[in-house]
Amino acid sequence: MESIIFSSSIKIDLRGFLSRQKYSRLGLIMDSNTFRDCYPLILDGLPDHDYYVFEAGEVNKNLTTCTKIWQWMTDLGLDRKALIINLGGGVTGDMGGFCASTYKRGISFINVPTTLLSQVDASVGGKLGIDFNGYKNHIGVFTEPLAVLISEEFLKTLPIEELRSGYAEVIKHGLIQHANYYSSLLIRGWENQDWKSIIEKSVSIKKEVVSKDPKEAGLRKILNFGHTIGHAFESFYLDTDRHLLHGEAIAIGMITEAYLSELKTGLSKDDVKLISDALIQIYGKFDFPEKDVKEIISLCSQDKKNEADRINFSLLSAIGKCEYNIPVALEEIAASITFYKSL
Ligand SMILES: NC(=O)c1ccc[n+]([C@@H]2O[C@H](COP(=O)([O-])OP(=O)(O)OC[C@H]3O[C@@H](n4cnc5c(N)ncnc54)[C@H](O)[C@@H]3O)[C@@H](O)[C@H]2O)c1
Ligand SMILES: O=C(O)C(=O)C[C@@H](O)[C@H](O)[C@H](O)COP(=O)(O)O
Ligand SMILES: [Zn+2]
Repeated sequence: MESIIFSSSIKIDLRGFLSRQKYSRLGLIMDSNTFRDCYPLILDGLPDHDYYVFEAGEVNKNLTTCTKIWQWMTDLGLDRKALIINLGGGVTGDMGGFCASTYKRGISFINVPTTLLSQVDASVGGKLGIDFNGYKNHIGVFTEPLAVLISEEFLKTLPIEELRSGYAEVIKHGLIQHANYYSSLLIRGWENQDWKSIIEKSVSIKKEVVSKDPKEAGLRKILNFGHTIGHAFESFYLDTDRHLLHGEAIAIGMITEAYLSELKTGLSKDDVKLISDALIQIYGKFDFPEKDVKEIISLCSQDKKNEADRINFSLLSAIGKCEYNIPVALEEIAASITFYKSL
């Protein structure tokens, strides 16, 4: 697996890491916000490098941006010994890593995640890719970065709603694997967390799961709890004025999939209520018209966990325990969305 470095001084640790690497040229990929807020934190003492900046946002995690990144790599004449640094959130890591790992059949890259979401989840485990024709992460590969350097320093400029979005993946880690972690999160309240220990704990949960099943043949599917319906909401509203951040969509996914967990894997009614109350308290209730529901449900048919015409979910049997490959019918998905609307 990739090496993960928890840094208390990103400038020093990144410089130290790079001094131990052999590469022909160094290229940075950033979005417009991380160029403004994060690049200055590492610039001083960074060896000679080129950079590419794309417009921030999930709407740009697509083939058009990849084409521009590949063109930039080509124009620079990057060879196969070049090294890429992805400086940004999950969008930069997923897309920058995908471009690096496909350019000339793959050049090395490291991730320097700058959002809570990418520090606790997206930068670890080698899932890379882009959205395609309205489907989330539809085109991609599994390739691990050379290393991930995680520093809390970046969180100072992160907007609060982005911090809250990342927190949804933290809650997911507790719900699928660690009941005690989940309860400890509830006790402190989301804004009062000790982010350093949260990041370390969540990374250790994700790393442990991924190390047992790097390419999602089975167990890794538990990391997808909340994502079958969550991704459908995220995709459906992507380019609209109702657009949801990834974690906000996953919060909706975790509520609807907690409902399905009662139906399919025996999660208690009390736990469904505990989970949905907690998530609504943090994320509020997302309002959407009934007429959208059919199309949202149909997006689940392209989920990567599906087999033939079976829509497979990862569902909880208890808080801290998750099962995978649970087929769910379209009417049951509809009922889970009705449940969400009734809250
Ligand atoms: N590969 C994986 O395992 C995995 C896991 C979870 C999520 N994801 C993907 O990650 C993406 C979501 O990641 P995200 O929430 O980090 O989104 P993001 O990369 O779009 O970052 C969120 C926003 O914060 C800005 N930003 C980033 N760091 C900042 C900083 N330090 N200061 C100020 N602004 C900053 C960005 O410019 C952007 O506007 C989704 O595409 C999701 O599908 C991938
Ligand atoms: O690492 C994983 O595995 C995950 O499922 C983590 C998710 O939080 C993440 O959003 C991932 O990108 C979803 O993957 P996908 O295969 O459903 O696109
Ligand atoms: Zn996710």
